[in-house]
Amino acid sequence: MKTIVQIAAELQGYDPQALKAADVNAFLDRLVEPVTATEELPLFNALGRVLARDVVSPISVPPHDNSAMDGYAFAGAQLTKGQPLTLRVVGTALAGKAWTGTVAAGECVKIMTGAIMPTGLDTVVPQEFTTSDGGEHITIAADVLQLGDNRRFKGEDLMEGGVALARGELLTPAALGLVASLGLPTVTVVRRLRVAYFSTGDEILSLGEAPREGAVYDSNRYTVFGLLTRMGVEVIDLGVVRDEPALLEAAFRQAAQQADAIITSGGVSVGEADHTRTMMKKLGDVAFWRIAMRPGRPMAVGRIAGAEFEEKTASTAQPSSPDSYQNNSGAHSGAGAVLFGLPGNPVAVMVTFLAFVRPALLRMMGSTRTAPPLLRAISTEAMRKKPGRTEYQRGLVTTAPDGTLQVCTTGNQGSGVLSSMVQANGLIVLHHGQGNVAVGDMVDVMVFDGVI
Ligand SMILES: Nc1nc2c(c(=O)[nH]1)N[C@H]1C(S)=C(S)[C@@H](COP(=O)(O)OP(=O)(O)OC[C@H]3O[C@@H](n4cnc5c(N)ncnc54)[C@H](O)[C@@H]3O)O[C@H]1N2
Ligand code: MOO
Repeated sequence: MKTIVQIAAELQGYDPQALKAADVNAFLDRLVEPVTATEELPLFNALGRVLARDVVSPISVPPHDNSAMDGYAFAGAQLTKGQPLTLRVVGTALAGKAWTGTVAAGECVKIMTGAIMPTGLDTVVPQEFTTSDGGEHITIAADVLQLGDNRRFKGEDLMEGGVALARGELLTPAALGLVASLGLPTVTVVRRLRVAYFSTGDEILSLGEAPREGAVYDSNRYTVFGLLTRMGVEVIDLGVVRDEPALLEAAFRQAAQQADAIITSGGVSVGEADHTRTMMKKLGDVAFWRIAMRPGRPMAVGRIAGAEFEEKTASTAQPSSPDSYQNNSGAHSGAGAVLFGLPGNPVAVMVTFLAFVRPALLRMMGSTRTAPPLLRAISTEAMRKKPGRTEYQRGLVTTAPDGTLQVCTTGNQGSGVLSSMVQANGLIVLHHGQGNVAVGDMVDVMVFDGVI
């Protein structure tokens, strides 16, 4: 486990007061480590989990050469260019009931999709390409197929003894199906990551509290809850924590005992009344950054200690606000937790989560696919952009009638404006060195449809 100072020394040109967005990912890659504990789960319970071990195929899939069509199997060498071919039907091969006889030249076997290819035959003509004489013979029209057509090979999906799915792969619906196709009822996955989160600030109201002047309702806990839940992590909601040292200390300690990672929002800038920064410093090894980006400039990152504290279980944890709830299963190792101290502004929370926290949590979850893919789309509007910082604009990606991807922004880009985030399906990423964007320029978009 490396300290903040050690990681900083490894990164060329590391400047906590003017960090580039790309350097944040490089830093977090060094800070976080994959969880090592594993569990074996039945397939129906494993959706969205990360494989802890390679899945080695105990069988070949498909187990035999078989037909991809309902039709007639024959030896394809008999096909002649420009000529129809007439064959005598000598039997039928059904899926699950093979034809075991021999097939001579000039003969074929009626075959169903999935049925084992009779010995010596290599080609299947779909039924609709043939005519029947009403008796034993069928005729294949000229030039409708080639030798080898419509035959599926043994093991063309998976070969016995081969790695069907590598450790670190996410168990998607397709992956569940693949494991099931091998006849395996269970998989070994990395245990679920536990992430605790709370909002800070005296002006933050919990839902259920009466509105008061200067105060705003806590939205960050709800976006963070949603973002985490979509990732399949176990969430530990610690509510809204007022800006008082004793309350902050209790929240951080509880979080570090129970969770692998802690996400806070607010209190990481230079405001006067902020005890949050002080408490992060007191309880952990934490870096405070100003990132050259917009939104999401201030951020705190590090580790909050937990080892010296007694382990607690869920039953002793107290919800700290009227609408908070607990959801965890058993105690954490107590070795402390990675801290992501996000800025308070609601859109800055989402942007820093998507750009930095999500890839880092995926890495902790054991996933080997952590970087969000960027798509290229044509900008339908001009955007002002200063080189020297990364900007994330809320964008709506659509497919133009000619099939190209295009993107426009979704309105007010203020870092507290959630309505434009709701209308967006991605973040337009204007990179560090990039300048103004003209109508028709290509831009990168981090699409989050289906992700959040
Ligand atoms: N002198 C400077 N001032 C500020 C800087 C700076 O670099 N120098 N950075 C600005 C930026 S950028 C941001 S972002 C904010 C971040 O400040 P904090 O992380 O300390 O956050 P707060 O001041 O507590 O809150 C900022 C803003 O967000 C609202 N907020 C906070 N928590 C929630 C919540 N749970 N739900 C909804 N809204 C929330 C809060 O009311 C404030 O409006 O600092 C700038 N200032
Ligand atoms: O982090 Mo701030 O959101 O750039 O306003």
